[in-house]
Amino acid sequence: MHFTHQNIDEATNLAGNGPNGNRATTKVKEKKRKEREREGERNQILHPLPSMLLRRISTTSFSSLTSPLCHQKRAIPLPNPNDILLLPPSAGCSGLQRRLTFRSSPSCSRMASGFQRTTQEPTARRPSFVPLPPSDADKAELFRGLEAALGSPFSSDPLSPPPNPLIVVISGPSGVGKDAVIKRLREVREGIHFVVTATSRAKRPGEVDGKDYYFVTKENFLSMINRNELLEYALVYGEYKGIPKQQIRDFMAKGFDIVLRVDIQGAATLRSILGDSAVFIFLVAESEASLVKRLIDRKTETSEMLLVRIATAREEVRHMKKFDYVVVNAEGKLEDSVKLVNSIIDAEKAKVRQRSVNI
Ligand SMILES: Nc1ncnc2c1ncn2[C@@H]1O[C@H](COP(=O)(O)OP(=O)(O)OP(=O)(O)O)[C@@H](O)[C@H]1O
Repeated sequence: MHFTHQNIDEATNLAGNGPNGNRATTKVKEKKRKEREREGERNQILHPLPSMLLRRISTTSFSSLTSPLCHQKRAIPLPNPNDILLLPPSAGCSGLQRRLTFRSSPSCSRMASGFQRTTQEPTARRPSFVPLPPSDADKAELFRGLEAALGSPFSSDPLSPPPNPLIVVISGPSGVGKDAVIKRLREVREGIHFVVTATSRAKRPGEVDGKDYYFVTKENFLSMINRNELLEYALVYGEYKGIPKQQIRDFMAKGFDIVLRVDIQGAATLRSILGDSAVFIFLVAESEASLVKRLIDRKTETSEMLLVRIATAREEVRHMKKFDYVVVNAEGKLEDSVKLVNSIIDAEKAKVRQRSVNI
């Protein structure tokens, strides 16, 4: 028996008057409830809620051009990409949801009409169709067609923000090749500023004041400390060495990456000041024997000085694990070491979560 609202009511009345009145009433109510449920399901299929419609359009707006429009079980015919219908910005929704809807198939027109109900688009401002150029069209034409379809021009602005300027701390035992690596790095890489360290030690042959170091007297160095002008300083083998703060600030403000060259003690102090905001690279020789030969070949230290440096180097190698990277500067392989340092800086610049320094 097919129930209508009228005969349900009649049956309900009859049952209420008959001998099995209560049971009959329950049966009729149950049928009525099921009928309402079925009715509800049909409405759900035919008239998706506006919020569901919006979600489907937004989650499938791009893939819809090549794949089925909706992820729902009830198959909706694939719309022709040329049938993209553009709604004007005044339509009242946001972004793609406002602009993309489809015509042609019954399901698509249902979606479109659902959209119109949602946005109450006035008839006078009915949208016009903008056909997409075919994919083998002229590049410029296709570009403009895609812009028109999406409703906004394609921006040439960078999609990722520019990387932050870095502070790169290069450290390692005496004689390992810190100066040699940095000198070559400055030749092969642009946009880096090597901080000229202030030192109280005497100039070595070939060194230039203001280029290799700022050579200052011990008295001048002590007054720099008093004026809090140094990021870090230390007394190394009886001589002061320190990093002028202002120089770092000035060059970072211009977008330069900063390279600092410090001994192991200096690196430990900088780590406590800068934490993870800077990159710490430990330069090491391939072996202790190789390091000793390199120091002897340099001919800049007396035997006693060599002894102290080599004994210190033994201790310093243990600090390697506190660094972010280790670069082996092997005998005759200076170029490889420089390449690796260069790659480390490149990788740091490509990080999603950039280091950010504040000094
Ligand atoms: N890969 C390498 N192969 C051979 N010799 C090298 C290499 N790297 C550096 N040297 C040489 O080793 C010596 C020490 O290098 P450098 O002066 O750069 O060391 P450093 O770490 O800056 O030392 P210090 O901390 O004592 O100033 C120099 O004579 C340098 O030319």
